[in-house]
Amino acid sequence: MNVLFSVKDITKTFNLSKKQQKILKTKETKKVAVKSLSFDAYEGEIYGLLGPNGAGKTTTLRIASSLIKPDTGDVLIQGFSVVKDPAEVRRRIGFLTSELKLEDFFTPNYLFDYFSRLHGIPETTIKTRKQMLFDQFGIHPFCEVKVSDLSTGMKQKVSLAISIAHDPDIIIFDEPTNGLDIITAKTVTDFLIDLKNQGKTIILSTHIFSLVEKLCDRVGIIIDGEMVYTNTVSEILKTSDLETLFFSLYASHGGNF
Ligand SMILES: Nc1ncnc2c1ncn2[C@@H]1O[C@H](COP(=O)(O)OP(=O)(O)OP(=O)(O)O)[C@@H](O)[C@H]1O
Repeated sequence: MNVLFSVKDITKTFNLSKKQQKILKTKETKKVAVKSLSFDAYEGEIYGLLGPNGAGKTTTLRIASSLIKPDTGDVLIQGFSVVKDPAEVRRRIGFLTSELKLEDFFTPNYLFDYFSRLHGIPETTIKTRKQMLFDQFGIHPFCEVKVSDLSTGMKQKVSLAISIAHDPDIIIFDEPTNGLDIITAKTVTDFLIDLKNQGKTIILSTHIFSLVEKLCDRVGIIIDGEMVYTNTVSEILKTSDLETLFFSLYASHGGNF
């Protein structure tokens, strides 16, 4: 199997501000968000990163997307290093987070064209790709409506379309269905299946067990910044369910209930 996405022993420590220390109720001045974390995703699979809040999923995916640098370690995307070659990495990935903020003042039409041009996509390709993606997500009736006037679900669909405007081989989704109503969440999960059927490699983070069981080929479980378990979902489901497995791992790693 061809490894397209390889996380190699990454560690990331954040300095905590006084405000963060207060929120986290700690006197520590540093937080190790990710500790010597490694995993591989194979071509054409959906790999799920499962973990509770604060486990380090977002930090891992932000490093893999070249948004922040690891203290040590590296992530190789189709062989390109996020540390040494972030521009090559950005060409090859699409990154979507539920926290992505689209500028309120602009329209889906404008934003799609703008980000596509940043990727250097030819104008004719932008037009056909936009037609296809806006069709798929029902964006056409809203394509000239300002982002500020769109529903949360429509904003997420527009973000999704923009994140894959350049037709990347590898797509990284951080909590893709977070905060979405059940109908939009289904549109997004159906689309993930569609992308997999097109041969795309997908890495997604979530804390929703059913999403992993339904969508993912393999799963890695992260607790307190460490990868504590990884396996195929079909192997796990032969003897247990994901929720039971997760809570037994959580308990054995000192998790608080
Ligand atoms: N910029 C930052 N400064 C300080 N601490 C941070 C920063 N970003 C993340 N952290 C801390 O690192 C840890 C891991 O955070 P991260 O967002 O990666 O977790 P997560 O698994 O994605 O959780 P969630 O589902 O809540 O987003 C948390 O304790 C978080 O408070």
